[in-house]
Amino acid sequence: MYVVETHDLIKRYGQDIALDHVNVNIEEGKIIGLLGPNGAGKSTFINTISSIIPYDSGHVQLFGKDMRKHLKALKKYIGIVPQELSVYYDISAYDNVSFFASLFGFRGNELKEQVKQAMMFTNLWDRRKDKPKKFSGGMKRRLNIACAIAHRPRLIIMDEPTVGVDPQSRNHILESVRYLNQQGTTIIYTTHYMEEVEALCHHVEIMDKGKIIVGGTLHQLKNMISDDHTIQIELSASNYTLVEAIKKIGGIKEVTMDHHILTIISQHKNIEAIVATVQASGGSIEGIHMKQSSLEDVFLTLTGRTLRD
Ligand SMILES: Nc1ncnc2c1ncn2[C@@H]1O[C@H](COP(=O)(O)OP(=O)(O)OP(=O)(O)O)[C@@H](O)[C@H]1O
Repeated sequence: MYVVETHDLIKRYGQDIALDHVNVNIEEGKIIGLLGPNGAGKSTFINTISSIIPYDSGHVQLFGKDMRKHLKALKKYIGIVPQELSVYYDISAYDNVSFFASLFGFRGNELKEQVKQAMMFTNLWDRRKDKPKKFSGGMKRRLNIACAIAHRPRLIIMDEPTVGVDPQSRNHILESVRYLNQQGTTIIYTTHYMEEVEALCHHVEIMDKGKIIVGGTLHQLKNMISDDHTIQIELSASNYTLVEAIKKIGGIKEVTMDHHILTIISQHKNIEAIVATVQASGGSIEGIHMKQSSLEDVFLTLTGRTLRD
């Protein structure tokens, strides 16, 4: 079953198109990574499918039902961990989680039990009486997650949950995502950290400029460019004329220069020709690195830009 299906979803902000005919099918039980650079439309997509913002045209089906027609019934199936922290700073962490779970109709012992489980799960039970204003960034993020999962949704949507958190909280969040998924929960996880997607996700959709540019399993996406070689050359200084010179070598697909690092995606292992071109331009090589294709390379091949542009 698909937990989310969109058909030609369009969202505009004034003249600007933030979602441009987005067609996505998300299977139940998977962790789906939504990857893209800043401004790609990731937040707009997840805010749209969770009815936080309206869309202009197209269709959204959740759990096989039209979202607009069945919104009230569908809301309890979904937990949203927004990018902006959405907790109340002047009430205890416990009362925060309890408040959000009560919105879904839980009361009495059932409510208490679910709040406890969500707080144990996010490692906040010992700090339940404290107010979030005393919490670190990572603890606030974990509280945000506890508030989103206490009603035990079947689909959890997380919008860049590891931005600005310490490594310990980050690992805890990634482990929590895996655990929730093992319990059968579908997770949509947006990020612009491809390492997180590679570590977590069964399926990836890559967005750019409001469009889904490619989707598939990690394996499928990497296979798209698996015949290509990625060569990174560290130079003593940036040299942008070199980018154009290397593009003229046969079989070269992409060349970018980021600080002193030249990244080349090539159909052949033509390292000799590349080195000769660098040397002819007077460039001084400090290191050469050949690497396996990554999601970053998939993005680069398809768009000519890096994910961090
Ligand atoms: N409320 C708004 N009003 C006008 N334009 C908006 C609004 N929200 C987003 N946009 C624009 O829509 C586009 C998509 O933005 P969105 O926040 O969905 O991207 P994103 O992929 O989530 O980016 P980030 O990784 O920075 O969070 C961007 O061009 C952005 O400037």
